[in-house]
Amino acid sequence: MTDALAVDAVGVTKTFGSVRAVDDISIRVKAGEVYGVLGPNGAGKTTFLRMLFGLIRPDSGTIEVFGRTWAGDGVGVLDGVAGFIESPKFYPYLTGRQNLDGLVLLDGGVRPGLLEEVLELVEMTDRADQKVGGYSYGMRQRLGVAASLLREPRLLVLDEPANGLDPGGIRDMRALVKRLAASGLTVLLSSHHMDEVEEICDNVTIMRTGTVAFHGTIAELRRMAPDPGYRLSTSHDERAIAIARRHPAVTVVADSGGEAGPGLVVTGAQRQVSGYVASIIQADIELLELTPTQTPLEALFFMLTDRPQEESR
Ligand SMILES: Nc1ncnc2c1ncn2[C@@H]1O[C@H](COP(=O)(O)OP(=O)(O)OP(=O)(O)O)[C@@H](O)[C@H]1O
Repeated sequence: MTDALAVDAVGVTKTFGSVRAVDDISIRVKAGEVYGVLGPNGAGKTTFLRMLFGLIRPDSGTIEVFGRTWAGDGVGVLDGVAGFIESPKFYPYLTGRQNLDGLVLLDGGVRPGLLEEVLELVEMTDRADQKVGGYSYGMRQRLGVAASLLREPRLLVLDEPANGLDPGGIRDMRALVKRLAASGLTVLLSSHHMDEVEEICDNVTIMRTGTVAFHGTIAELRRMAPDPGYRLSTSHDERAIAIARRHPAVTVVADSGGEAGPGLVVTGAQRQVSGYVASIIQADIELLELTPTQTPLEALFFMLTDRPQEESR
């Protein structure tokens, strides 16, 4: 990783009518890092990325990409930049390979062997000769990344690459981003789920209605995060609550439970919660359920963005 900046956005603002979609945002992405722009729906992530790609112009502020600006370099800003906003588009009646061949033709050719390399990298070699119409959403997303990689970018921009994917697809996308980062590529991606980015991003900006709610590393976020929470159900919840008095580092409250039925919500550091659960078992109370409710980082994300927790999935 070098100290050069891949993206240096300073004081960027964009208003649509009365909506301030992006409000004085500054984002610095170092060359070689994976950077996440996080936020709930409508926070302004896509608007920011569209400005980066020059699809819309900021009302104020500047965006430099590898030291180039739209004002000074025009479309040359995008040299070495590739990616997609929202979902990548392909001809469904053509195969994956034919779609990529078409893009290669439009770009005036690529170096020999690159097409096979990118298919291999996104793990689509085996499916490349099947029609895109029959692809899963995750396969289309991966083909979209392959299409972007044909440009041999230095910066890859992915707008919600894991959106709409099932857990397996999210895992594949995470692994792909890790492979790309390991090859030295700078990746700027957006997401509205903390768990999609916490393993792969070096730095994140969390947005809330156009403004920055947090800038920093995942490690800094972890330090700010609250204790983890668990849902607990026992054969005798009242006695379990009474036992909690002997464990002041653990908070236990009754939970009407909604669909899950009545139970308890336990919050505390993992070691303290383990001690509390051990006391319950020693008191011959049966443990019926113990499940994590949300990770500490997810809880923090909800706090920072004021997002109702029931929207979590
Ligand atoms: N072209 C437009 N015209 C009017 N309002 C817009 C336009 N584009 C975005 N907005 C508004 O700007 C705000 C930010 O939208 P944006 O799409 O950037 O959010 P987002 O964080 O990408 O959300 P999502 O995760 O849903 O894509 C929203 O209130 C949206 O309705």
